[in-house]
Amino acid sequence: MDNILTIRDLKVAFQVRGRDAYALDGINIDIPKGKIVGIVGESGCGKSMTAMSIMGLIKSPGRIVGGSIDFCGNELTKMGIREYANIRGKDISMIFQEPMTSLNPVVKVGKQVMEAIILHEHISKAEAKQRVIEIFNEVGIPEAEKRFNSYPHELSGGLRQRVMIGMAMICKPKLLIADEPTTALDVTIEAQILRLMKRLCEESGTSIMMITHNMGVVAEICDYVYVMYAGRVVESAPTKILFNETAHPYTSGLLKSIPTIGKKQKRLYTIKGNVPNILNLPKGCRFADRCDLTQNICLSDRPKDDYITDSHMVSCFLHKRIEDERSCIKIKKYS
Ligand SMILES: Nc1ncnc2c1ncn2[C@@H]1O[C@H](COP(=O)(O)OP(=O)(O)OP(=O)(O)O)[C@@H](O)[C@H]1O
Repeated sequence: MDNILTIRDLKVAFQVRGRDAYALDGINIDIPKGKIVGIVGESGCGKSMTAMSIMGLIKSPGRIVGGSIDFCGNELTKMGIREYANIRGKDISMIFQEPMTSLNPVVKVGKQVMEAIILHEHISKAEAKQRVIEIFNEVGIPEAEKRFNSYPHELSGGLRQRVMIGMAMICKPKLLIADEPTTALDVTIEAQILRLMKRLCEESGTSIMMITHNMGVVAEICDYVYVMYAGRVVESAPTKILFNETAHPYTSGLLKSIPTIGKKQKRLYTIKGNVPNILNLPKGCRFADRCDLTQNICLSDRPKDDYITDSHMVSCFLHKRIEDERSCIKIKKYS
């Protein structure tokens, strides 16, 4: 399958007290053309750092210290500021959790979207305005012409997020990075926005990198999922396989933690403890002290990436042990 984005062995480090602390420690991610790829994990696992690396927006003292990010044949880690400015907002765009932080509160929303398109396409103001009204209609903003002249605070949270999606999609990007785009919205609006994103992706062939801590969102719209933990990808697979043939105890924990749907959302399970600080990572498996299935080897050695199938990767000793036990049983059975 054609990948629009290929990340290999990407490392991002912060210089803290004279030594490098790794926020990303050798991650591999593929985003196929026209597909929605979920990046999941708790707070502090490195999801935003991954997005910022792709956008070329890692802030000092953080820096990319290894690996590659190939975007349609362009190596992003080596790209200059000018080249990046041409790609950002046009071929790769991003939407954030809280649109109020991305929208200018004193500029009409229509004008802000217009400015985004004029920056990348040499078209007249009249043409740009027409395109903005078209995209507002496409993303389901009622009375698009009237809303063109609204200020951000005059719109509901759901409408503001639709404006942001319109702004991100107006140049028909090849890749849309969505960082927790529905977290600030209520459940009904969340479902509408997710459906909208899926439809736009299907219609325009845009790939989406959906960053979320919510496995429910993943189940709803993602084709593939990468589960991140403490700066590493610990499991990746097509969504159905990840849900039905879960191989990593951390993924199981996330799946068990999905809150029940309804007004009184209940969390039936919580993974004990917290994500370790990147300054103080455990020697062995980074999840070992939170895992219910920890073995001695998990405390001393780092698990490697194992491929159960071409598209299902897991980084866990337990899986290896289960596989070995399975092959022993098979050997006994047939000998
Ligand atoms: N300026 C910094 N100095 C040192 N460490 C940092 C800095 N910024 C981020 N980190 C660390 O990098 C790691 C990854 O952070 P990141 O923001 O990518 O996590 P995340 O999974 O996106 O979390 P969230 O869901 O809360 O946004 C965290 O351990 C964080 O503490």
